[in-house]
Order: sequence, then C-alpha cells, then structure tokens
Amino acid sequence: MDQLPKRPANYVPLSPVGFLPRANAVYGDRTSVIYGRVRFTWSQTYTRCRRLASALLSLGVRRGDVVSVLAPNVPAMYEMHFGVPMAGAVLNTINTRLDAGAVATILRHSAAKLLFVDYEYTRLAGDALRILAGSDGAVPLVAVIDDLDAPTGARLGELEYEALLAHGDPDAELPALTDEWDAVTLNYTSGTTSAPKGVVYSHRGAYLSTTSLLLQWGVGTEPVYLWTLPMFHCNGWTFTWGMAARGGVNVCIRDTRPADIYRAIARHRVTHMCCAPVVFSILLDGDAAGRHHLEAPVHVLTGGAPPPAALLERVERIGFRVTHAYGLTEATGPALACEWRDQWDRLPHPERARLKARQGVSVLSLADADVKDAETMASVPRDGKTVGEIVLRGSSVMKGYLNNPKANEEAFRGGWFLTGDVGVVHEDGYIEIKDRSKDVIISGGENICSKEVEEVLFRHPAVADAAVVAMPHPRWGETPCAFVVARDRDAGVSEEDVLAFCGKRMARFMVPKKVVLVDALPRNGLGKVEKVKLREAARKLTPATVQTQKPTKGKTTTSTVGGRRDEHPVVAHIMAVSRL
Ligand SMILES: Nc1ncnc2c1ncn2[C@@H]1O[C@H](COP(=O)(O)OP(=O)(O)OP(=O)(O)O)[C@@H](O)[C@H]1O
Repeated sequence: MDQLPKRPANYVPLSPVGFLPRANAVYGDRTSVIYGRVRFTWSQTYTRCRRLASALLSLGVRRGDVVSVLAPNVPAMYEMHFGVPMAGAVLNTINTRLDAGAVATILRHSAAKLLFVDYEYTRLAGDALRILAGSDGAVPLVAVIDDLDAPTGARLGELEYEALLAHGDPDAELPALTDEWDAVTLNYTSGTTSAPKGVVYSHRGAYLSTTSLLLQWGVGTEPVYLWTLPMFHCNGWTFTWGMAARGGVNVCIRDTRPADIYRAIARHRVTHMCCAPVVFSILLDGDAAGRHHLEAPVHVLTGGAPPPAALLERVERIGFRVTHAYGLTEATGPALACEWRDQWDRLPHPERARLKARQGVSVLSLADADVKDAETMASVPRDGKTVGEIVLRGSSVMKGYLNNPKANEEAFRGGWFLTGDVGVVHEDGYIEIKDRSKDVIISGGENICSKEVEEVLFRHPAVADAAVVAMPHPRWGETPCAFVVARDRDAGVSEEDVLAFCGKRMARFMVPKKVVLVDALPRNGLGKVEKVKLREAARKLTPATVQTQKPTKGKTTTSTVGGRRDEHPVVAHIMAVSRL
C-alpha cells in the first residue's frame, strides 16, 4: 500500500479559494452578491476576482506578500477573499474601528505591500499612513474603494479599485497553489486582553474550517446570508468562502442599524446571519416598537462573547433561531459549537436558553478540545464544576503568530493550543466557558467567574446590560464590582435592588460589593466589553472609600438610571473612559 504515490489526480492542496471556480461552474448564473442596487452572479464574481488577481500581479504583488484592506462589508471586501490569494498573496483585513495608531502598527508589523481603503475610511487611512511615514515603516501602495452603488469620486493616491479591475486580465495565468500550508490570510486579534497579535491562517486550515462550519451550522445550498458580522473578523468566521461553497447570496450592508438589518431580511428573504451577542440587543431594540416581524425564521450563529441566557431567550421569541459557538481568532473563528439535541426542544424556554448558553463541543476540523489544569495538563473531571483552561488541537488552529516567537511559545504547549479561557466540562461533554483567565476575580482565596455573576444580573428584569470586574478590597484582596445598564432609562433601577436580587441567587462571597449604574458599557469594535477600562474605574472604587447608600423614607438616594448619573464622580469617570 505504501507504494501508492500522491498524484496530481488524487492529491490537490486544500484551499477555500477553490470554492470560487466551482461556484462559477456550478452556480454561474445565480446571484452571488447584492449591495444596494448592485447585483452580481457567481460568474461575474469569479471574473472580477480573476481580474483583481491579475491586476495585483501587474502591480508587483508576489507570493507571500501582504495585501491589507480597511473596508466594511462591501463587494470589494468580499472579492478580496478570493482575488488576493489567487495572486499568491496574503489578505490582511483590518478592523475599521481601530484608531490611526493601531492601523499604522498593523501595517508596519505586517509589512503590507498594498492597502485598499474604502472611501469612508480615507481619513483614518491617511492618518495611519502619515504615522507610518514618520516612523521607519515602509509605506504601502494605496488604492481607494469607491462606493459601487453611488460613486463619490473619493481618492487617496492614484489607484482605484474598479479601475484596477478594468485593467486586470480575467484570462491571465495565475500562480498555482503548491503548498496548502501557505498563508492565506493574516488577522489581528481584537486586543481585548493584550496588544493585538497577527494570526496567520493556512489555505488548508481555512478550507477545513470553512467546510466544518458549514456542516456544524447545517447550511444547505442556496442560503441567503446577511453580512452583519464584519468580514474583517476572522474572515467573517470563514463564511466569506463558505457562501461560495454553497452557492449562497451575500447580502452586503454598510451599516448594521436595526432598520438596515430588518429591511434587508424582509427584502432579500435572508435565511442566515452571524453576529456577536451585542447585536441581539440592537435587534431587540429595533423590535421594541413591534414594527418588525420575521416572515420566516432567520438562523443566527452567535459568538465572540458570552451570550447571556436571558438574551438568547428573548431573541428566539421574536423568530431568530440561534446557534451558539465559541471561538477565537487563533482558531479560525468558531472552535466549539453548542450542538443542539432534539430532546431539548421539549424543555421550557428558560431551560433551553440555559443549555444553549453553553459553548458546546468541538467543531469537526478540530481533532480535540478539552479543559485542563494549566499546571499539570491533566483533564478536569466532567462535573460541570472543576475549572481549568480550555485547550484545542486540530487543523483549524492557526499556523502561529506572525513574528512573535514569545507569544507562540506561550500559546502552544504539550501538543495543545491554550486559549487563555477558563471553563468546565459538563457530564454530557459540553464545555462551558466561565471566564477569560485574566477576568477571574480572586476573593479571599475563592475564584469567582465574572460570567456567573453577569448571568444573574441579566435575569433582573430592569437590567439591559451588565459586566462584572474585580475591585480591590482591603480584606478580601478583590471583590466583584458590577457595572449595570438599565433597560428603561426613565423607570430607574437602584443599587440596593440589584444587590438584593443577587443576594437571593448566589453565594454571599459572589455578590458584588458595588453596583455602578452607567449609560453604556465601554465596548471595542467587535462589541466586546473592555474590562480593562472597567477594572481601571473599579480600582478607584474600593468599598472602604465608597459606602453603599441606603434608601431614605422609601425613596432611594442611590444614582438611578433616570437621574443625572454623571454627577457621581465614579460614573463620570466611567463615562469618560467609555468615550476613549
Ligand atoms: N461564545 C463565547 N462565549 C464566551 N466568550 C467567547 C465566546 N466566543 C468568544 N469568546 C471570547 O472571545 C475571545 C476571542 O476573541 P478574539 O479572538 O476576537 O480576540 P481577543 O481574545 O478578544 O483579543 P486578545 O487576544 O488580543 O485579547 C475568546 O478567547 C473568548 O474569551
């Protein structure tokens, strides 16, 4: 048997880029992309991507060069997921919500050769390029992407995307992929816990992740996919390539305001979308007036942050069918999915939501996922109680961090990739994340997972949003401090009320020693709560200096949501940091 060699007929490097020529051959006349009044078929998308690859080659882009893009979910952004690797280059999608300094850092670190900039981001890009020029970083060539539906004429340098495509030759010979381990994309982590790191995906890893996620989510042929998740986030959790594999329709929208989302769902009969849990609040807000009705269920894959069970329950009640996944940039997006069991359908809504809020089991492209004691690397028992670090192993794990041997050394250990997340394994084998290891609160020697306290806060009927962080405590070292956003600004909610609610539902040591009412939680570009900022605010709030205020004659004197909360010095500080 060993004498049977690999041949070109039976051994072809795996690459998600190959889904595009297949889509051209199989779904050629079907709609591929919709953006405003613009529509393309799969044949047109294929031709446009070939033109892009040929134009890049004529600009001198070569195998392994980095091509960066700063753009929202527009057709050009979609096409780059194929056109850039078709030229042998590596696509680097940059988070559009970063500031100029962070964009410059990414351009310098990745040594980008070319930068595509959507017309709305020319100012941000211009500032970043000036920073780069003022340092020792090589400045990339720049090409602007104008609005395809309503061109504005905006320019930043000489090059423009549509003009480049017009010059590209769709019949030009393109370099063949010879090694599936070649890099396909470079994505920077969100920087929630430390400086962003450059994560490199291989063609092989991206191919396997794409196919496994389509299976995991049960995506059949002809899905209509609404781009609410930024494509810059782990390449849209691989569904950029996945839609080509399924001959789906990519509905691209620039903004994700509730009206835009509901309009697109109704107009294009959307069947699927992905989003961070924070978008659920947007969807529920949009539905507050009861104006939006889903004519058919929309399947939503959510992840990126813990979705509180109460939020899952509410969003499912208005017609969204939620699949919950857990992942990270380093795992090409989703690594665990809460695979649903039919028998759970018979359970009451809150129980179903509780089960669905668990992060789940490994996706098929992983060889294994486990929770281990970080010191001994022994697996924790399946008791839903013993916490350890979530670790992963398999083909969807990144090649590694670009130019960062120290981070690679720390992340890969004993044949596993260490996620930096703390979790438990339940009896049925489902993993549940409890916290990021950096967010665990250690109070008098007890570990308190902030997510457990947050879950309770979310069950309070007057609470719309909540986050819990460590606050220094003279006796216990640290105690939980809760930051809470009220659902109804006028009705108000008091600190005492929240504390009493928690007191009845959790062990005493877990009850926050302070509740701060705020208008909004500071969130980063991907909707993740910036706990670093909250911790910084909580540090100034030790229980020794801030007394819990007591109600006077039936009227609460604590800061209420309807009141002028920014008069409270601590809240003023929070509002200041959340504006940073
Ligand atoms: N379903 C989920 N439930 C809870 N947390 C989640 C879920 N999905 C993702 N996360 C959190 O998001 C993290 C991955 O986020 P991402 O890769 O975007 O960058 P980041 O980890 O926030 O940034 P950095 O590593 O630079 O701090 C996971 O490690 C986990 O903490």
